[in-house]
Order: sequence, then structure tokens, then C-alpha cells
Amino acid sequence: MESGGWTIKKRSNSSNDSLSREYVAETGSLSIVLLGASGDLAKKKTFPALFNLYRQGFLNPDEGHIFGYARTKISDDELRNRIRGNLVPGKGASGEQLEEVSKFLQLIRYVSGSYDSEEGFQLLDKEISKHEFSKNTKEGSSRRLFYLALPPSVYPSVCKMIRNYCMNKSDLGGWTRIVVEKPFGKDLDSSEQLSAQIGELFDEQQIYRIDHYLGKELVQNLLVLRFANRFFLPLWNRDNIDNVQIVFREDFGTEGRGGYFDEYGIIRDIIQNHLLQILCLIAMEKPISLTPEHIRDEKVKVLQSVLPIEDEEVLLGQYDGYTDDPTVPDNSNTPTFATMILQIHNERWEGVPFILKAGKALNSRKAEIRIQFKTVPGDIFKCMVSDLLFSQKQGRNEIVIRLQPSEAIYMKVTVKQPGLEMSTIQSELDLSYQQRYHGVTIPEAYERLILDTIRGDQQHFVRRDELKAAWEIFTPLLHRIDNGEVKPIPYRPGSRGPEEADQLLERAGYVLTHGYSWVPPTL
Ligand SMILES: NC(=O)C1=CN([C@@H]2O[C@H](COP(=O)(O)OP(=O)(O)OC[C@H]3O[C@@H](n4cnc5c(N)ncnc54)[C@H](OP(=O)(O)O)[C@@H]3O)[C@@H](O)[C@H]2O)C=CC1
Ligand SMILES: O=C1O[C@H](COP(=O)(O)O)[C@@H](O)[C@H](O)[C@H]1O
Repeated sequence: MESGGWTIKKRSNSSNDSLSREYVAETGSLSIVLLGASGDLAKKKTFPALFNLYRQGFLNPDEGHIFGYARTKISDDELRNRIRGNLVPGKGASGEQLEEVSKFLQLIRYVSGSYDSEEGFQLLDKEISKHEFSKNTKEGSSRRLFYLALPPSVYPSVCKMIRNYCMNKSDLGGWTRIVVEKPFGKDLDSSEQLSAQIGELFDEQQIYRIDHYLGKELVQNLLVLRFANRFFLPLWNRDNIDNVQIVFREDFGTEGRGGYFDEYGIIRDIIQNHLLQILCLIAMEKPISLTPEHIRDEKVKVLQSVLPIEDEEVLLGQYDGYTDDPTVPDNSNTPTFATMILQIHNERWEGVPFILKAGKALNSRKAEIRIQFKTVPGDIFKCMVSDLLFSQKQGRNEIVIRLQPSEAIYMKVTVKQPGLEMSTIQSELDLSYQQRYHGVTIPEAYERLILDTIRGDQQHFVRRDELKAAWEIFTPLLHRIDNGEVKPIPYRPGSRGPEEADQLLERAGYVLTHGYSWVPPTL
């Protein structure tokens, strides 16, 4: 140790450090069952993620098999044809690539049945067992993963059917796991009720509540950035950080999902889960280790420290034309845009606004985290803005973590304008992934998270108490919106959202640097 006089013995690192955790190879056959296989998520995200895992050798055809299950009456080949288009890599696909797709599709079987019928799930179990038998798997060593790509309303009956008819038979090292999608419930009570129903059927270790933002590369980088860099450790607090923004923007509307969306709205669809999970990773204290429980313990503490949201700290919007969708009622009060300020009542963050912003049908598609530092005290420089020299305060330092598109971490810094004059300008220290990691393919979020479920790693999944704490934050506000007490302001599709949202941002203390914009570098 550095301190004089004292000798403190170094202890070895904790053996449960998950960076060095080894995954013990399991030998029983693996069956991945996609319930809701006829749906949008299965087609666009889950099957493509499984295909990518297959291509990279993580799904060995000698032991793995995929089953689709849904009510729609289609054959194996009809299901394969539905999903093929989302697997083939475009027009210029080589013969080899097409061959790979065909081989993967042959691993898929389809079983049709309803979500509450014994016969359907008995048939499913029979098909899975047939496959396990063909792989000479000892009963009990098989691995069964059930992915519920379904509306949450059917989770309880599906879980009951799985529990009654489709479990791995006895324990010889095999397992049964359940993956459930968000939104998990509609408010605190419904979510708790759902948790209790599923909790009676499965242990917490068997339940994987997926939030695909936790599988995004730059979200996974947050803990490394914060806790593996000396730079940031002393700055990451209320003494230095003025405000934090977590932003999700989409340049398309609800597009065919209007019925679903109108029941949930942007807060339940994006903010209560994706953006709040990011907030946790930015605000949490350093966990004791990287084990899932240690990380999730810290996330729960942050969530429990969030103060109730006041109506004055919320701005809602609804884009013009949203109710033209025949599945959306004409008088819908559902927000498609929301900006809100969350306050964390603890020693590190007291007084620092966390601004969460999400919107559909805006002018761009982007997700990013923007950490804005306080103004340098006693400013002695002048700042160059466009071609004119202004005598004004410096722009503030910011760390921006661009999650998508063009993944990057950049730090907005003030530097001397190159030349004879002593003037300053805003610039950036830029770690753009495409440039720095040229040729490296960033895995899709679902790909990574499904692999975690097979490996039994719950680090990037939401624990029951975490979910409860998340709903506690938003439920009062959501009920006020559902009751029409808080109303959305109309905005033009393709715009930045309601102008009032920028005023709220300003009130929260965010200072825009005029004349500066970051352009992702090209190779
Ligand atoms: N789509 C997306 O981009 C995302 C979706 N999610 C979540 O994933 C889950 C699935 O989403 P998605 O695929 O879009 O949903 P879908 O509406 O496409 O539903 C999936 C399947 O569920 C069955 N289904 C639909 N409605 C009902 C119902 N009322 N009762 C019983 N079965 C029904 C249908 O299959 P069949 O009729 O053949 O049985 C359908 O093909 C949801 O929880 C959603 O919130 C999460 C993130 C992104
Ligand atoms: O969970 C959801 O996420 C998608 C956006 O996901 P991304 O990975 O493309 O950013 C969103 O479109 C959808 O409404 C929501 O349910």
C-alpha cells in the first residue's frame, strides 16, 4: 500500500469475478422453444439472433434444436419461409451464405397449439423429447429454453403449461429456463401480480426478464468505462456533473403496432425499462464484484433512491396522425413522446437532474447518453462561435456515449483554436467504434442476451425486486396519464418533438453549445 508506515497485505481477487468466470461445457441436448413464433419479434429479432449464434458456432447442430410454437396453423416449411428473408444477407448473398441459411432453417420445427391447451404443450413436449432421444441425451441432462415472444397477457397460462408438461425431466445437470419480454405488466400491481404468478411456478434463477438495451455494446461498456478508468472516478458526482440526459429517438411511428402501443405508450415501451436501466448503470455505486447479484443489488439501491416524479417535470407529446391508425382510438391520450426529469436522492447525485427523453416519429433515429459537466469556474478565455469571435462563457465539457447508430464515446472539450490567436473552440476526443475497431462486427443485443440465457448468466437481466422498484417510480405518473390528468402536446412527425421539451431541458440546467455539432468520422 502507498500510505506510509502501514503495511496492508494484498488479498487475492475475488474468485467469483465474472470476467474470468469459466463456462463449464454442458453436454445434454439443447432445445430452444420460441413461443409466439409467428410474431413480429420472433421474425425480426429472435430468429435472426439464433441464426447469428448458429453461424458463429454457439448452436451446435449435433446438440441443438429450435422449436417454434404458436396458434397459427402453418407447416415447418411455411414458418421457415416466413423468416428466411430476415436471415439472408441481401441481394449479393453468396452460395455459401445461402447454404448456411438453409442448414439453419432445417434445425427448426414448428408445433401449432394454443397458449392454454394441454394437448398443444403435450405435443410440444413429445417433439422436444423425440429430439432429445435422437441425440442420446440422458433424461434430466437436457437443456430447455422457452422464449416467450408473446403478449404478457398470456404469460401466466403459458408458464403453467410449461411447468405441467414441458419441464426437463429430472436433475442430472440439465435445466429449464424461461425468457420473458417487456413490458412486464402495466403498472406496479399488475407487474407484481404477474411476478407472483410466475414466481409460484419457477425459481428466480430460472426466469430471465429480458431488456434488449442491456445487450447493446455501449450499454455493456458502461461499467467498464466507469469503474476501470481512473479519469472518471473522482468526477462522477454532483460536485462536477451538472445534468445527465438519456435519449431515445426514432424516425418512424408505431407502424403496424398501434394497437399494442396505444395500450402502453412511450413511457412503458421505452422509458420504464430501456432508459431506466441505463440510468441505473450510470448512477449506481461500484458493485462488490461483477457477479449478477452484486450488480443488481446496486441497481436496486439507485432505483429506490429516485424521488417521485412531479407533473411540472414531465412533458408529453403525441405526433399528429397517430390516431389515424384504425387500431388507435380517436381520443387517445397515449404519449408517443416524453421528456421527464428524475432526481436521485443520495449523496452522489442529490440535485443532479437525470433527463429521460424518448419519442417516436421524430427527425432522426438515435440513442445516446449525454453527461454534461458544470461550467469551469473563473473562465478567462473567449470562445469562437462560427466565424465570429464572441466574448462569452466556455461551452461545457460533455461525455457522450452514442449507443446507436455510429457507436461512439466522445468527450466534448475546449481546446485552443489552431493558429496565431489565443482563442478557444469546442472539439472532441473521439472513440468512434467503426474507425477504432474497423472490421469488428458488433453483436446484436438479442444475440448476446440469448447466449447469456444458455450460459446461465443473469447479469444483464432484470431481477424481480429491480422491476418492482422500476414500476414504483412510474406508476403514479402513468395512472395520472391514463386518467387524462396529464395530457400530451401535439407535434409534427419528423420534427424534434414539442418545443416545450427544450424549455424543460433548459429549466433543468442543460446548456446547449451553439455552433458545435459532432459528425461521426468516416474512414
Ligand atoms: N416487436 C418488437 O419489436 C418488440 C416486441 N417486444 C415484446 O415481445 C413480445 C412479442 O412481441 P411481438 O412479436 O411484436 O408481438 P405480436 O403481436 O407479433 O405477437 C406475437 C404472437 O403472439 C400471438 N398473439 C398475439 N396476440 C395475442 C393475444 N391477444 N393472445 C394470444 N396470443 C397472441 C400471435 O401468434 P398466434 O396468433 O400465431 O398464436 C403472434 O404472432 C411482446 O411482449 C412485446 O412487447 C419487445 C421488444 C421489441
Ligand atoms: O423495445 C422496443 O425497442 C424498439 C427499439 O429497439 P432498437 O434496438 O431498434 O433501438 C422500439 O422500436 C419498440 O417500440 C420497443 O418496443
